[in-house]
Amino acid sequence: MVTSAELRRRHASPWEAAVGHRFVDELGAGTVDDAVLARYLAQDALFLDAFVALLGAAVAASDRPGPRMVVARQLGLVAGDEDDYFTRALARLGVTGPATPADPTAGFLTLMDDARRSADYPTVMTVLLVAEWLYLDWAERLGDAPSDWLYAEWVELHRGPAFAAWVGFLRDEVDRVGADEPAFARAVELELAFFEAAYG
Ligand SMILES: Cc1ncc(CN)c(N)n1
Repeated sequence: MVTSAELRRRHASPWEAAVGHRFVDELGAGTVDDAVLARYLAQDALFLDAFVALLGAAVAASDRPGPRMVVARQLGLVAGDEDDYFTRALARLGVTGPATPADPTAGFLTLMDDARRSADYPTVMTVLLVAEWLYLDWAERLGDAPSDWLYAEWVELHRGPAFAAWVGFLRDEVDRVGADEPAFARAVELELAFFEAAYG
């Protein structure tokens, strides 16, 4: 069975391109153009909805009570603190209505909806793993977050002991139940395209 560590090695090229993307550097410096940040967050609000549904699928599909509870707790955080961040950030950036999905967003929605409908726990957990692990990776590579809450909160939502433990749990689960490598590869590719699309 292929491990999460091996999958990351096998897909290191798009993974490194994503975590080293210009968007991440600008996030760390607090210098993302407002139009770029607005485009990114409007697309990510669409991502968030499908992501919450995917967390729900993991809750439903888990083969053990302990992991089910861990995912359920995280679902509560995403639907709480993270959703609250989106409400405030989109308002500050003047984003009023829902966006039309750009290609990488549409790709992610398909990947997540297909995984959710499959109700296949290894596939669901593999997609969650990439989405969370890749974000932890870029966030941990940044130094002190900018003082502006718009940047600081987005960075801090994706690092720190609790988020690192969540990603550790996802890795342990994928290593326990087995990964879906095509889903892993597609998710990494989409993460890179998602950052790229923010620049229009
Ligand atoms: C596209 C994307 N990928 C991952 C994450 C982190 N959950 C996110 N907010 N957006």
